[in-house]
Amino acid sequence: MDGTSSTAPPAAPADPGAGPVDAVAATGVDRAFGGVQALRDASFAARPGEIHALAGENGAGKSTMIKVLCGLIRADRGTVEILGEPVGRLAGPAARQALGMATTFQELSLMPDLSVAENLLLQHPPRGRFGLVRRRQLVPTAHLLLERLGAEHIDPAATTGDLTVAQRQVVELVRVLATEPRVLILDEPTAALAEQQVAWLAGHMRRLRDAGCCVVFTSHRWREIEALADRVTVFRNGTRVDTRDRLSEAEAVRLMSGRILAGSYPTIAPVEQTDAALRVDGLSGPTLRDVSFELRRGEILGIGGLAGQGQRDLFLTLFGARRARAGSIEVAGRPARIRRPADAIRAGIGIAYVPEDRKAEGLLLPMSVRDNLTLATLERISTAGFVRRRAEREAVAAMVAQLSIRADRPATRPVGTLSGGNQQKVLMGRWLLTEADVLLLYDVTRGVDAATKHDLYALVARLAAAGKAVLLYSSETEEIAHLCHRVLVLREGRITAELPGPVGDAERIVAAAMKELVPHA
Ligand SMILES: Nc1ncnc2c1ncn2[C@@H]1O[C@H](COP(=O)(O)OP(=O)(O)OP(=O)(O)O)[C@@H](O)[C@H]1O
Repeated sequence: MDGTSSTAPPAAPADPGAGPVDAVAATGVDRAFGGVQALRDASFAARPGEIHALAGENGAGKSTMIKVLCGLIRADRGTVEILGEPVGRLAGPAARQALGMATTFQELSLMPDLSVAENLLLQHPPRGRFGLVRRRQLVPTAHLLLERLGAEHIDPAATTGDLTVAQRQVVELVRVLATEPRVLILDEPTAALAEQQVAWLAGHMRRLRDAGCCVVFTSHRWREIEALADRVTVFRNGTRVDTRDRLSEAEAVRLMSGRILAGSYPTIAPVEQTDAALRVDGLSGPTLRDVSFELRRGEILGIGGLAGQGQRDLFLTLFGARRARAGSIEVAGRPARIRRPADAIRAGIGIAYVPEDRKAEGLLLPMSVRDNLTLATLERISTAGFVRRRAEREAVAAMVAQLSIRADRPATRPVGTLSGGNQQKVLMGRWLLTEADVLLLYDVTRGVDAATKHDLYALVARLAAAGKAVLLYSSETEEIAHLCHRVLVLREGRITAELPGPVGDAERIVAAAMKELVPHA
């Protein structure tokens, strides 16, 4: 869509179908989960030598289509062909992998207790004579692999569970890229990545495409689709709406949701209140160095910078999930001792943290949407230890409506059966229900569709206008540039610049992040 579409083979029909040129083709696929019809007469086709984006709202059926294509789940009806082979002959994922198909899913598949090297080489470990695995070769072999694919900054000896979500995603990607696939399918590969890592992945996707590989990916970031995709297929309500080689964002949103959005970002009301909701003085920790700032009521303060400069630690420390080595925190003018999350949530302090990793840090997947939403507010909706069901029902219904969470029967529906973006919204809803005064929003629009992002931006602006203090980090720097009254740039754990907002142009934040260290005023 950036003019590179000429590299995709021309002359094929625009509609999916069983054309011989297709590398993957699904036709007339139905798939239900219990009472939920995830796919309905859905078709999708992509060719060798093209990058094909699969776009759609949260819950539109993209992941389900990908799982059908790669053999992880079976279609109730319909046909699938991979590289010209009818899928009947390629029962499970292994047979498709043998043909050269590689897939990453939204759920990371790495084993957290194993090292990066073990995860990378699990399937094909280096072997010596007699076929014995050469354990001592694991780390050097993995290092070479990481280096070859431009990810040498990741330590192959590290325990995978100790890596950040972004680093784990890079390892997951290295694992599939290393197979030099003929069909590469990536379900939201960039949701966890920062800008530099996205550029790294884009390079690999283009390289594979140019070598004739069929690359399919999903994303909720239109900029990426525009820059990378030769064609886009839009899904809505479990079925294909259209396939195009050119599509504007506004048109895409209309096709995906039936909505016409007026501008992407809301206007931010000026900060009128002067009292500090949060004052941080000299905070230091393993990755933080002498961080001091004030966050006022009604203010949205952005934390910008390149990936991994201490942003996550700052949020976790303020929430009590990481210990600070030095420094102090004041909430509403009073010193606050926050040693664990329970201290942060306590009445009188009221700090809520909405994390990026909804699975590891947030949701209890087998529990219902209702119970996940009310987990942090049980006290407020209980009397003498009994949950007041009516109050609970009302609070849940209001939050489901406010965030457009797509979940029928929230009281019984396990949150793990919602689409990824809807899970993220449940997590956001949980903390909004606490009515905390200070909101630590860490990459909250990750994996959320365009129309809902728009709603979340408006919600954040409304919360601030109502006097909440918001600290905001996003792996999409553009969000920080447009949504914040002020932006602090972190570099190597230190605040190195302060930009008045809205900054508008994300490049200015990136430029400030790359500049030499300057003393913070
Ligand atoms: N295992 C499951 N059990 C029950 N329902 C499911 C299951 N997997 C998916 N669904 C439902 O199927 C529908 C389609 O989900 P899917 O994950 O394919 O959407 P998606 O387009 O990938 O969304 P997102 O952008 O949020 O990842 C959703 O309503 C979802 O709740």
